[in-house]
Amino acid sequence: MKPIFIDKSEIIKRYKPINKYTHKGIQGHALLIGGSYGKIGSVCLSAKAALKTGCGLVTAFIPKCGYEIVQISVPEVMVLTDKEEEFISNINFQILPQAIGIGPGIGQEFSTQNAFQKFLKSNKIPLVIDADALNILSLHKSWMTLLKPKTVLTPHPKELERLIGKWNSDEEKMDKTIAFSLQYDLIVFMKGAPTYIIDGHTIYQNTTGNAALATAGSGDVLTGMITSLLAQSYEPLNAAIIGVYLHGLTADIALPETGYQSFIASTIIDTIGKTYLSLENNIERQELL
Ligand SMILES: NC(=O)C1=CN([C@@H]2O[C@H](COP(=O)(O)OP(=O)(O)OC[C@H]3O[C@@H](n4cnc5c(N)ncnc54)[C@H](OP(=O)(O)O)[C@@H]3O)[C@@H](O)[C@H]2O)[C@@H](O)CC1
Ligand SMILES: Nc1ncnc2c1ncn2[C@@H]1O[C@H](COP(=O)(O)OP(=O)(O)O)[C@@H](O)[C@H]1O
Ligand SMILES: [Mg+2]
Repeated sequence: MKPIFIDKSEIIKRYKPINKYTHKGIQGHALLIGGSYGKIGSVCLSAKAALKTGCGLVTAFIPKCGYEIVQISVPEVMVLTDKEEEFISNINFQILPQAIGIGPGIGQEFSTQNAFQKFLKSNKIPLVIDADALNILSLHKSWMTLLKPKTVLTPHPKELERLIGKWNSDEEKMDKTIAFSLQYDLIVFMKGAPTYIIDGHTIYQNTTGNAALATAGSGDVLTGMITSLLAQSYEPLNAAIIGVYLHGLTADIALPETGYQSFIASTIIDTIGKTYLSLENNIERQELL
């Protein structure tokens, strides 16, 4: 099966420019659930990336120990805390977000596993699952049936292997991921260089990004960006496609200034603005033709 390349033209046909009369209440509310002692930074990155990708409101649900860290490092983000200090034990919120991203830094404590299962049983909100939430799913494969159709999963190669088992070739890796996506009707990433997005039999191959992205937290940022787009009413596949394209493009735009080595996950967040501007310049140029 030939992949569809995620390039400028694929993005332009999916991208919705900002409505002049929008306000934060209709611009989408994203909820990021994650973090544990020593890994609160991952949620700071996801939540800040969600804001910088354009949703109107962002809330982070974290263990108590992260309260001041998130409030001080990203004051625009609202914070809800678990009753536990160091990990999440019960996912309980009274807000109504339009999208949820779960997993960055969440760890695999036994009570976090139970909280995740309880959450999946009741959740009806569009969802992105990443990092340790994927690892928890790998420990309990029967919970996969709790996922709503078109839930977005963003594994890196090791997380993917935990979900679908080992492969002996790139072709087998692709075939197994397609079978997994079809079995549960999920949108499944194969992160890497390049990143693929699998939606059943349809394969999308990203064309942006470079080795500068090989840095801690760059996946946590991607989760925040996709969750933000989902909260802004993009369909899950479109949120995944636009998210991965913009994420990669930040690295292509920033590289001449940072080089590979000094590019960090926060550089992705800092470059989202220029990335949107370059996309909009392309759209304007196309309209003039
Ligand atoms: N600041 C924070 O708070 C941060 C918090 N974080 C949080 O930490 C938690 C653990 O996440 P994690 O991804 O580091 O651990 P884990 O799932 O064991 O995978 C690591 C192993 O996977 C492999 N591997 C990875 N990529 C690969 C590739 N492209 N290509 C090939 N292999 C690849 C590689 O295996 P190896 O090659 O060594 O066998 C590597 O050793 C998670 O919740 C996350 O959100 C992080 O986001 C960092 C910033
Ligand atoms: N060499 C590379 N070229 C292009 N993209 C890369 C490269 N290395 C990593 N990436 C991208 O960086 C991100 C890393 O995600 P992940 O491993 O989940 O990071 P973390 O868990 O530390 O946040 C993925 O989107 C991946 O595609
Ligand atoms: Mg990750």
